[in-house]
Amino acid sequence: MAQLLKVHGSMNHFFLLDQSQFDTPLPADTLVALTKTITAKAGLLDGADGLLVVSPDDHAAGRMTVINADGTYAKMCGNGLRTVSRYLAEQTGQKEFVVQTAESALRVHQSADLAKGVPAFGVEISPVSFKAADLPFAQLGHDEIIDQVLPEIHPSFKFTAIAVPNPHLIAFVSEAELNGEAIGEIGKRLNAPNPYFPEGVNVTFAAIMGPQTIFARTYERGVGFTNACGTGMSATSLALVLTHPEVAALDQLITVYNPGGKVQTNVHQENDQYWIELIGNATVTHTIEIPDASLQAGNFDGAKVTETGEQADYDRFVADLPVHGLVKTI
Ligand SMILES: N[C@@H](CCC[C@H](N)C(=O)O)C(=O)O
Repeated sequence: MAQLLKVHGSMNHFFLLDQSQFDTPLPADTLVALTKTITAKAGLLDGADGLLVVSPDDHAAGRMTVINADGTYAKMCGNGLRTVSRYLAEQTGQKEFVVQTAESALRVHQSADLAKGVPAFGVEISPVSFKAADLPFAQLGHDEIIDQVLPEIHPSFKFTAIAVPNPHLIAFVSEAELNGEAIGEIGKRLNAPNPYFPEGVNVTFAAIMGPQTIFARTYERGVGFTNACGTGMSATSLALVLTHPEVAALDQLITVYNPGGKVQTNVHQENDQYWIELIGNATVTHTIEIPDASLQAGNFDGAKVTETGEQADYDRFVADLPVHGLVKTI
């Protein structure tokens, strides 16, 4: 039997699979087939937003590979990295270490619990780029997009485009617009074949709730609406610092509420490079035993699921948040 975990960061749900439990790691096509099967709404435990694959690495505590629900690979996942950090911390006994991701080795550390039974980790989000080639985007008349109206995308919203290194398009909007049609319409359009973001883009709308406080909602590339996007909230925090200096600054905690809960971010600049610290929950909701043969066949036949009980603590934490319910949890 093999083990799989169901985990979440701000209710951005994933399955986590450790390749080191197999004599021969599962090949890429099996992982993609498995991801599509188990993350579908009719899949295992009502599905998830993606699969986090943990593998051994010679220079880090482990390596994280992210597969979106539609089977595409993502360069990074902030909420996922927190849960992988917790997993590796429990495996290795370390509280502070480095995790290898698709483009870079990122620093992570255990943080104080957010509430009773709600463990938390802080993770580095980097590298940051505004360059058209790094997102990529085209045919929008700009080499970088920072606080720009883009008539090709929307007549009035001002957008900022940031790769961290996965691509994000961000607009600060009113609270009413968080629940409006525009975010889904733009998200769907830019993640279907289109001339502007040929590889798709994660679209985040955020409302400014007060000093250093925002509410963010994301339509994710390769997934659709999610309860939260860690890299999206990190990129949005950087956009906030750059475009709204009256409410946020470098090296100060920013509170980011989202449909699934709350995280904190801290935007830093070192040697002309930005990086963001993302701090939030790393919750394990279920452990799952699956016959090896099912995993090899890309399905979950014969899966035995055990609840950990952590979700009840997380639900209590969320119920106490002051802006819980501004956008419905999925
Ligand atoms: N939910 C993630 C981001 C996952 C990847 C994204 N869908 C992409 O393709 O870039 C996060 O927490 O950062």
